[in-house]
Amino acid sequence: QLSAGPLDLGTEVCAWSSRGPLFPLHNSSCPLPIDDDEVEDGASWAPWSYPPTCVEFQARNRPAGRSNDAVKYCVFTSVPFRGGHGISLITTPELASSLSVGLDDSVVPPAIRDHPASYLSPLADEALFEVKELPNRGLGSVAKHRIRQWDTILVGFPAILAQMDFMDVLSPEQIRDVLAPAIGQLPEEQREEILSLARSTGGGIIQDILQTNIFGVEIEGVMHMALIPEASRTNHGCRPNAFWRFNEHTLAMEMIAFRDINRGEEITFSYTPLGLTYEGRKNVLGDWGFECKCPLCTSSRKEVKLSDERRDRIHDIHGILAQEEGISGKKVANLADELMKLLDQESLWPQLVVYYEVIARAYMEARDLEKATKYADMCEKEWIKYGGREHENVDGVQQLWRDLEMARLAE
Ligand SMILES: C[S@@+](CC[C@H](N)C(=O)[O-])C[C@H]1O[C@@H](n2cnc3c(N)ncnc32)[C@H](O)[C@@H]1O
Repeated sequence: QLSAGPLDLGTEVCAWSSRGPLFPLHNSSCPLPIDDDEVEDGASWAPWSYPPTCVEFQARNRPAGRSNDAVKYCVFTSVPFRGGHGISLITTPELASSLSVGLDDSVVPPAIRDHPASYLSPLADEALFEVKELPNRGLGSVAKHRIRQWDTILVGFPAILAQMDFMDVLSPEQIRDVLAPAIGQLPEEQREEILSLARSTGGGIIQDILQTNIFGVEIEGVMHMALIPEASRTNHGCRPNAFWRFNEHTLAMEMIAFRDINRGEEITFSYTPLGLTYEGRKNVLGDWGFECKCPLCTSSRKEVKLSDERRDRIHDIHGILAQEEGISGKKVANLADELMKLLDQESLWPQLVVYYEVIARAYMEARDLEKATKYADMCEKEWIKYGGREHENVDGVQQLWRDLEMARLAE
């Protein structure tokens, strides 16, 4: 992801779609993109709090037939964003104009804005967790009360939102030139909170803080890094009890419990794809610059080996269910039972969404459409729980329903 080239932005006012990535809820057009040259010529920089600071670089990966134009990445800061916490974007003028539609706090639905886990809520002080020093893991988030499955633990918003490739395509000097105002223009409290965050890579302080703490989020299919300070004290767990989701329209990040969490228990989510074995996790986390000290990785060799065997078996069952031609209904049922037990032993319930679809398709292959329908239904319900009803993966389930309908017609 870090090596992805900059995007061709074309000439439209709303860069990403006629609606813009933060589709306007009240108005249908974005403000005109502005950069440092236009401001110098007298253009207003509203709705931003400061005139943009820009750096220019040669675009790679331009579509055939297009010249290798210079592209600008600029810093756009809004100080009043989300109750005065502030946000700095590092992006193109075109994308900033689209994103500006979501600056107003009123775009955040009341259910999220006024949730007690949101700092925008008047009840915000009653945090569900406290930040504490933990053995070998620095600071971490520990539940202050019992948290129920599907409870929202935290709602946060980015303080910095930057195109994922900016550290690759800009020179070291240019990186410094955009990071200094991106941090410096934020409200003091926010700035201090960012500067207190963990570091792990060495080198430039702000770059280190970003690399240690960012969330990778997608906005209209483009990867961005989001620094969300209030979510940055949550450590990685190989058997996590929480997950997070990001809404590109409201820029809200929600952290949600996917099982009951006891008082005093550490809250963790996975920094790696779920279900990897010890070596796989070690490689990914090595790139993050640390060795995992979660309860699973620090348990006995025997327990780690058993866990790896279960995870390998989950992987194998997936392969059989997804690929075996003419599989029998009985075999699907046996494998599905085994899979459910293994996922439970490994606390990998969030993967149910994936496996329910695989099982539904295996039952289609076995021509048991009743069971296939049951699993397709469970798959859809699970996606709604994890991603929310508006999530693209819920749309993805439609293909499964269409395939089931075709299978029914073919009977
Ligand atoms: C986003 S921060 C998490 C909060 C951090 N522990 C702190 O003190 O602010 C990521 C850093 O936390 C530490 N960390 C997170 N999960 C860990 C784990 N499972 N084992 C060891 N260290 C971990 C690593 O140093 C990592 O670079």
